[in-house]
Amino acid sequence: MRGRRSFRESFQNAAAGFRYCLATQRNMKVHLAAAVLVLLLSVGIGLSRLEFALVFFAIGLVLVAEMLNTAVEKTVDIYVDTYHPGARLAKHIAAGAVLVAAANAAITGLIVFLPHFRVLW
Ligand SMILES: Nc1ncnc2c1ncn2[C@@H]1O[C@H](COP(=O)(O)OP(=O)(O)OP(=O)(O)O)[C@@H](O)[C@H]1O
Repeated sequence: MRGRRSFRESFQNAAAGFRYCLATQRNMKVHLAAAVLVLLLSVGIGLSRLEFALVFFAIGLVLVAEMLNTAVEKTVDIYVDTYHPGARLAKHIAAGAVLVAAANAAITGLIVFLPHFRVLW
């Protein structure tokens, strides 16, 4: 019973973290809006299961990177309230992770979607 309650609490905490990122991070809203559009397009053009999985994975990676970036920013801000080159570097590295994930999503999107649109040209 206790184990079940703690799992529920863990899930609620995780959901609260997701909602916090969505409510406070402009980039998270942009990523999620783009994700919804891409998923609608994926359904619309009838991607295969494997293509859909690739798209879904790329989207998930971007959202996870954005959330970890936010966690790094929050953690740094707890310990550093003045200018510090290490704090700057930590935040830049975390933001770089989002950039890598977004570039991966863009390239995955090109690889998956281009062949479907080529028939229209
Ligand atoms: N304590 C600090 N010391 C030095 N530079 C800092 C510090 N805090 C923030 N910075 C610099 O300011 C930038 C923005 O930091 P901030 O915490 O406002 O993130 P943000 O604007 O929310 O980032 P993002 O656009 O990724 O959401 C960092 O990338 C870093 O260059």
